[in-house]
Order: sequence, then structure tokens, then C-alpha cells
Amino acid sequence: MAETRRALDSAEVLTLKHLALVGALDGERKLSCASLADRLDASTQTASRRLQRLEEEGFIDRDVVSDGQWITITDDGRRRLRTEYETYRRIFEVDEELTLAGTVTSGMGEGRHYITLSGYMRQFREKLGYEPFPGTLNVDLTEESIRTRTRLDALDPIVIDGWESDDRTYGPAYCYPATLTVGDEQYAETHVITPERTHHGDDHLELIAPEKLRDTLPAEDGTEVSIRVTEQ
Ligand SMILES: Cc1cc2nc3c(=O)[nH]c(=O)nc-3n(C[C@H](O)[C@H](O)[C@H](O)COP(=O)(O)O)c2cc1C
Ligand SMILES: Nc1ccn([C@@H]2O[C@H](COP(=O)(O)OP(=O)(O)O)[C@@H](O)[C@H]2O)c(=O)n1
Ligand SMILES: [Mg+2]
Repeated sequence: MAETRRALDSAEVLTLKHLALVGALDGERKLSCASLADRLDASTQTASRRLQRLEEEGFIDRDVVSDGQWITITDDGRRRLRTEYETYRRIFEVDEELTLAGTVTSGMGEGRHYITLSGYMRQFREKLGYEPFPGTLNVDLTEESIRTRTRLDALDPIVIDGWESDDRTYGPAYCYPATLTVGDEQYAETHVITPERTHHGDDHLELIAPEKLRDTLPAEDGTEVSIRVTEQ
């Protein structure tokens, strides 16, 4: 589980952006606090404090040497910058559609179990307005769509809360309304569901719907599908 962190303030995000602009996303970059301070139009102490905080929060790695420091932006740092980027994209590209492509695939046969648990089903009824068919239709995303799916982070999902039974806890899941297209067939009442705890990687997308999509569309393993995520 990731630790809970205080969000970076805007000056700290700006510092991270400057580090990326001088190449610290692609590997180690040597910098002095004085040169960073110049770029940020701030004092050396301020630049130093911001670097320290970025390091403490895990957004950069640093190796301090006598005449400066070697800085690398970590994966968490890259993700933080990408979130910033997605927010701007949302501001300037409001009309752009978020469409993902891939092929239908079989998963581990666990989706059915989770969807039918009463702690989730009750919320699906209340928040989505339907009882999903027991399971998730799994889609193997194309390389391009694996990158595009990060744009989901900039949308407001319908949140299915985590809950507890007598013997274990269940994680939350996030739902995004979507239209699924196979050839000429469109199926509108569907949601992309991203469970917080999952055994699948970013290349795998799961969909829920009131009906068995494999029969309705129809679709089988290998069928190419397109998923247009629609704003609520
Ligand atoms: C609503 C929902 C909640 C889930 N909650 C959990 C969870 O708490 N813990 C967990 O290990 N997996 C959870 N999963 C993920 C499943 O274990 C699995 O990774 C995923 O649904 C893929 O299943 P599939 O390959 O059978 O389609 C959840 C899945 C769904 C759909
Ligand atoms: N709305 C849905 C949900 C699942 N399904 C399918 O129903 C079956 C059970 O879902 P599952 O998530 O338990 O299984 P896998 O995705 O692990 O294969 C799978 O074949 C899914 O592809 C469907 O056709 N339509
Ligand atoms: Mg599934």
C-alpha cells in the first residue's frame, strides 16, 4: 500500500517541472542549487528546501556531491507531472474523446465473484442504476491505448466504496460510463471499472454492463473492440 502523503504545493510542482525540463526525467542530471534558484527566480535556500521536500516525498532521487547534486525524477515524480499534464489537457481539450481500443480476452475468472458480492452489488444498483451481469469483460489494450488510459485519471469516476465482511476487507473500484463498439454494433449502457486492488496491469481494461456482452454484441476472445469513455 502506498503511504498517504501531503499533496505538493504549486511551487514544489513547479520545481519538479523545471527538473523535468532540464532532463531529470530521462536520467541523472547534475545541478547546483544556485542554478536551480536562478531558473525558479527564488533564493538558493528556497530552491534547496524544495529539493529536500521533493526527495522526502519520493518524487526525486538525489546524490549530493561537492559541487552540486545529481538528480533523477522517480516514477512517482513522473506520475505527479503526468497528473498535472492531464489536468491541462482537460482544460484545453475538453471536446476530445477518450477512446480506447483492444481485443476481448479471458481473465482469471474472478470478476464474477467480486461483481456478485452484496457489498458491491448494492452500490452498483444505487450508483449505476443497474445490476451488472456477473463478471467483467476483459480487454487487452493496444500499446497506444495503454498510454491513453492514463487520461482516465483526469475524469471524476463514480466511486464504488471499499467495505468489510467478517473476515476481510474489499477495496474500492472506480466506474466510468462508456460506449462499447464492435464493428457496427454499439452498446451504450456499460462502465469501465478499475478496481483499486487488481491482479491485472495497465494493459488490461475491464467492463461491466447489465447484460452479457459476449452474447449481446456478440464478442469472443480476439474480437476487436473500441471503448469511448463518455463524461457523466
Ligand atoms: C468490483 C471489484 C472489486 C474488486 N475488489 C478486489 C479486492 O478487494 N481485492 C482483490 O484482490 N481484487 C479485487 N478485485 C479484482 C479481481 O481480483 C480481479 O483482478 C479482476 O476483477 C479481474 O478479474 P478477471 O480476470 O476474472 O476478469 C475486484 C474486482 C472488481 C470488479
Ligand atoms: N458484462 C459482461 C461481463 C462479463 N462477461 C463475460 O462473462 C464471463 C465471466 O466474467 P469474469 O470476469 O468472471 O471472467 P474473466 O474475465 O476472468 O474471463 C467472461 O467470459 C466475461 O468475458 C460478459 O460477456 N459481459
Ligand atoms: Mg473479467
